[in-house]
Amino acid sequence: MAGGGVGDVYGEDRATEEQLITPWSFSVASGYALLRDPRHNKGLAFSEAERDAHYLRGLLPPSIVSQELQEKKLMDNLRRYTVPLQRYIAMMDLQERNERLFYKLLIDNVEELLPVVYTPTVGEACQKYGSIYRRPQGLYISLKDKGKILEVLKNWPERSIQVIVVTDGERILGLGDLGCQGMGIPVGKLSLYTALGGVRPSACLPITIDVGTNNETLLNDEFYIGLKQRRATGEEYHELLEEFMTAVKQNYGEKVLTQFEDFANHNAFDLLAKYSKSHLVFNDDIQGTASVVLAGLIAALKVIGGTLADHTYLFLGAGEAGTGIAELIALEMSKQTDIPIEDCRKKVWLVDSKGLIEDPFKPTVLIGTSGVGRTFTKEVVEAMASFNERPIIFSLSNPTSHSECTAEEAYTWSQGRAVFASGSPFDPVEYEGKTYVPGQSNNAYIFPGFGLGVVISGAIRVHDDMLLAASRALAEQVSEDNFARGLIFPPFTNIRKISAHIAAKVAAKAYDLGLASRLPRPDDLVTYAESCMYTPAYRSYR
Ligand SMILES: NC(=O)C1=CN([C@@H]2O[C@H](COP(=O)(O)OP(=O)(O)OC[C@H]3O[C@@H](n4cnc5c(N)ncnc54)[C@H](OP(=O)(O)O)[C@@H]3O)[C@@H](O)[C@H]2O)C=CC1
Ligand SMILES: CC(=O)C(=O)O
Ligand SMILES: [Mg+2]
Repeated sequence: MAGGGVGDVYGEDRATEEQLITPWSFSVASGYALLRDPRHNKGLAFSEAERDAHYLRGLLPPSIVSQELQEKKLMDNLRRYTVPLQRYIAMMDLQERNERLFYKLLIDNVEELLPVVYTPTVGEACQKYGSIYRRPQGLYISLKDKGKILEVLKNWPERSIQVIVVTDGERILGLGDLGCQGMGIPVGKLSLYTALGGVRPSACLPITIDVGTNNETLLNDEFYIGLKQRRATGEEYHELLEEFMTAVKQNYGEKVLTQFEDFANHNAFDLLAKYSKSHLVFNDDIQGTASVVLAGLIAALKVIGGTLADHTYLFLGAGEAGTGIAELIALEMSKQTDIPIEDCRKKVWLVDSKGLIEDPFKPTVLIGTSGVGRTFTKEVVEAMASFNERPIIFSLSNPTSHSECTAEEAYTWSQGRAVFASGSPFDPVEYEGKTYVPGQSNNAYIFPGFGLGVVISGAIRVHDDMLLAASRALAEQVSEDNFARGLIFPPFTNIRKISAHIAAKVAAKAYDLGLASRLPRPDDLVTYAESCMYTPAYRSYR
């Protein structure tokens, strides 16, 4: 994997021999085309010499502006928008216009821009995707492409793909079936792979598989961009997915990581079970979420004491996220104690809408993975606070409107005693003269570094021990200073350093398990991971 500074004019984006012969032609852009090529465009940052060398004279106003000044101007402009969706659209426009500047903004202003390109705003963007649609992003594979999926993959302008994020749009965040408009999610997740994990953008491929939608609003929406039919199911669905997975391996080899994202429960587990044996696959909602929540728990226990086995866990929601987390907690507990996993599972309870507080036991940890907002009512939080000095309460459902409770509710109803984290971000809360900073327990902490670790080691399969390694690596990154401020997750401002550590631990585990194909094993995996990370600074095109 090439780093951001490696290579000459077009570096790692240079066409390979294979690319030059099929099925489209690759040309080094110059002049007007260069300004319209988001991967290489630098806008007013082109120097005098570059303007001469690349036929840009007259196509730009005379001023030469640094990338830093461009960033300042764009951040000023973004902050003038008061509507989050306007900021999202502005960021997508930038990504389409000047990719390096997009990533520079995202990396340098990660805490401010994560809620724009990711949850919660990406949820609204997916709901309105048809109306705000301007230019295609990612690759669309629909039922119409049956029998031709390999050809469709070959239409994508990049050959050397390392990470695919694929959705069929049936469970977008907690917003349900958004069909083809779920594309915002793979696009957003992959922008985090690059910004947070340093996987170069040209190696990332967002894909939406359109098998129809059962969302009546979208079916009746004249601006809907997908197939206007109800979802294909059963054999028809599985045949399309099988063709897709086969084509991925055929086109990109066995070392491309395919991340399943926001599939509905009834397909997610089956797809993971089926393809984890033959492909390098990872389900972010089941496995990435599990890894981040386990990290949060390991860190929380440093604050409130006890071991994983000392606690009792109650989940509201027994789906992908809930059961994925529950199983990883039991696995880690079993490894820590040598207690058989079957017995560890007895410490973990999963319930649905049928009841919570009337249950005949007293959980110390309450985790919301229901997708339904405001289900942790005042009574629920007060009950948790009545039998725990420091109740752990995680409201993981996204976007913000679907969070089981708000940060303010968690802190005020527990008189400031809750150790709280949520899937979507909440602002700090003032309660009785003290400031409480909620953590964001979102798989975005894990998948970018996890994916980087898989890529740099050339891992050929994902193993649960790699998820545990990622959890421990993330928990280790919570500093004493973070703990002192009440944080159980480190700030996203340090995420690239954190991702390098996660990547190193994941890669190390892949090597230890004999799953890594990239040899020899680097001596210092953290340094190696850092050296592989894409950086968004402009290159000199001379
Ligand atoms: N923070 C993070 O990083 C992540 C957060 N999530 C969020 O978690 C939520 C759930 O996702 P996922 O697990 O994939 O979804 P699933 O559909 O797989 O699971 C949802 C679960 O919640 C249960 N449920 C539904 N309604 C209620 C209710 N009113 N009261 C109690 N339980 C209910 C469902 O039960 P039944 O089957 O009976 O309907 C099911 O067990 C989403 O909002 C998603 O955004 C997901 C992944 C990562
Ligand atoms: C965060 C995430 O993956 C989800 O809410 O689905
Ligand atoms: Mg998801």
